[in-house]
Amino acid sequence: MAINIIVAGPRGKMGKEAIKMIERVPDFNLVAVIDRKNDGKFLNEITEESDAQVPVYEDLAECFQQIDADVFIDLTSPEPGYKHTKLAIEHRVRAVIGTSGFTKENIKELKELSNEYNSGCIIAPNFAIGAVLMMKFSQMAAQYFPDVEIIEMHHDQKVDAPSGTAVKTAEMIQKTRTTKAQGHPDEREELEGARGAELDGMHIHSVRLPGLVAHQEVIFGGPGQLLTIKHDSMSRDSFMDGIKTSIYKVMELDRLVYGLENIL
Ligand SMILES: NC(=O)C1=CN([C@@H]2O[C@H](COP(=O)(O)OP(=O)(O)OC[C@H]3O[C@@H](n4cnc5c(N)ncnc54)[C@H](OP(=O)(O)O)[C@@H]3O)[C@@H](O)[C@H]2O)C=CC1
Ligand SMILES: O=C(O)C1=N[C@H](C(=O)O)C[C@H](O)C1
Repeated sequence: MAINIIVAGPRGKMGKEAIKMIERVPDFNLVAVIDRKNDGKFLNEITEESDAQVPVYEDLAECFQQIDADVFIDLTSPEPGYKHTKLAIEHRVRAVIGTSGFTKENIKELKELSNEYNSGCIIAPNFAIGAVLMMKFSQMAAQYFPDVEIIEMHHDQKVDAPSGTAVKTAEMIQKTRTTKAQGHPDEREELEGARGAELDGMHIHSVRLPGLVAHQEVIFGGPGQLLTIKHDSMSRDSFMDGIKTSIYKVMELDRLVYGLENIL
């Protein structure tokens, strides 16, 4: 089964890894890449990681007109990622989206669009199986521990905060946790932002430092005890099996799925 694939973000940290993975899998065939700076060139001219003579397009709509693709993968940043996802759905090219920073409204709109076009799409805030388990375990723990704070830690080149994983974790926890306002009722911030972001009373803290890759701790507190559920991505290899699985899985889908946990 040959699957023709387009990747957006081929010079990025994730894009480079994804292209190496695609080149290793016999079923996968990279047919074009989308890059905002190198329209008209070939992949081997814009990155040393690949010697493939694959065409580079700036405009995804133009690329869809000229290239026959089964799957589109986006690993860029929130704004282009959202536009690309819409375009892929409208062109009925199945989409695997790793780009984070989409809002709840973005996801809702894309879900509606994919229903309208019967076009398969997987949006996964985190493709690492360990991270998916961290989220599932946190969802289980929240039934018993409604007091929870999330600390996510990433490299300092990340543009969105909190991370897509942290938001997804909080959303999954919301499904089992009894809503409560945490901390002291009279709590106040002496420095703005000291208590982090808030989702349904849960606090999310974002750390950005060179040396980090992608890490998250979910800390639950109860009388006399703490439970910490932690995941570390030490390298971007950790995401590749999830992208590979999603490429195969999206070929069977005609709707949008948000979260890798829903296809494993
Ligand atoms: N779901 C998951 O498991 C994971 C998701 N991510 C997410 O993936 C995304 C990419 O991460 P990462 O590789 O670390 O980021 P990088 O900044 O390293 O790469 C992003 C790339 O996208 C390119 N880009 C920006 N705008 C466009 C555009 N309009 N068209 C084409 N390319 C564009 C950038 O180009 P330029 O150099 O010109 O800026 C850059 O090369 C992020 O949203 C991140 O959060 C990351 C890891 C895992
Ligand atoms: O930007 C990153 O690096 C990552 N982004 C994703 C997110 O926002 O959760 C996934 C992973 O944490 C790495």
